[in-house]
Amino acid sequence: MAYENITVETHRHVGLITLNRPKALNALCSALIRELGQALDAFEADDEIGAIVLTGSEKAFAAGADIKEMASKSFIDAYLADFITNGWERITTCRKPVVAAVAGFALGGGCEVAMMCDFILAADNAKFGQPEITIGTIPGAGGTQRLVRAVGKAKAMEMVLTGRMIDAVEAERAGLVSRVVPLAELIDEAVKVADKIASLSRPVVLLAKEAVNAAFETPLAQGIRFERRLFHATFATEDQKEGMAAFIEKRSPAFRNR
Ligand SMILES: CC(C)(O)CC(=O)SCCNC(=O)CCNC(=O)[C@H](O)C(C)(C)COP(=O)(O)OP(=O)(O)OC[C@H]1O[C@@H](n2cnc3c(N)ncnc32)[C@H](O)[C@@H]1OP(=O)(O)O
Repeated sequence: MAYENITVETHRHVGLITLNRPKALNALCSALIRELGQALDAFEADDEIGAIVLTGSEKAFAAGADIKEMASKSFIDAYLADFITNGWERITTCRKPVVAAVAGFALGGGCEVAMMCDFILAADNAKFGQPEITIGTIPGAGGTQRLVRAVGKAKAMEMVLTGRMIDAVEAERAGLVSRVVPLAELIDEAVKVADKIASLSRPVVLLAKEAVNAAFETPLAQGIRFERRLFHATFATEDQKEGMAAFIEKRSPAFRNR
């Protein structure tokens, strides 16, 4: 498929989606969000792909929703179109793991999109922020909710109320990103991590992702019960038998995604 605002490549079993609106610092216009959804649909449907990396440019992962596109919207426009929910949350319904590889600015919707991914690898020049308050609005793609869960109320509240950006080091210390890597190594490292995930048992990876995500939405006792049932379910897979046999026989496992 031909895209105008993103580029799409595959690296072995990894799907790489690069946001590509350089003149607007990858501002997330509706066409870009639509294309992102189409690319995710295609990778989800492709049995060869086991994990997905979402990235931007060295200067900007994404500088937020497209302000020029949304500036004149009325309440009725936004409400009737369910602006933001519509299309944006496709990342959160992706069953395959999605790694955000963030360099440069990840602001507003850019930070929110990164947080919709399963984890964030940051380049050492990354900057995260929710600056919506400085343009007279508030985060509308999950920022007030996911940022609190990632960095805690105090830092999230300060960021949302002032628009202050945090750099990669502060983001790692706060738990927003899993790791910081040199800018020049970001894509290789993200693809390497995604390829590692793709090399493992597909059904067990999906179960693990479901179990971790449940921690966001369920009380502890219910989450533990859910985890235990999914853990039990892994024993119904051929890959659990293969993984444990390979360990005992001191060889590499050959997972068949069954
Ligand atoms: C999703 C929601 C609901 O949560 C809402 C949002 O996301 S609201 C948007 C939140 N984001 C912002 O407020 C960030 C806006 N951008 C900036 O503050 C700056 O561009 C910067 C600090 C990221 C970078 O500054 P600088 O290096 O000086 O570059 P600029 O000259 O400002 O930008 C270059 C070019 O990109 C256009 N641009 C940047 N961000 C956006 C945007 N979010 N929407 C539309 N266009 C954007 C900027 O206008 C420039 O283009 P030209 O005007 O020169 O054509």
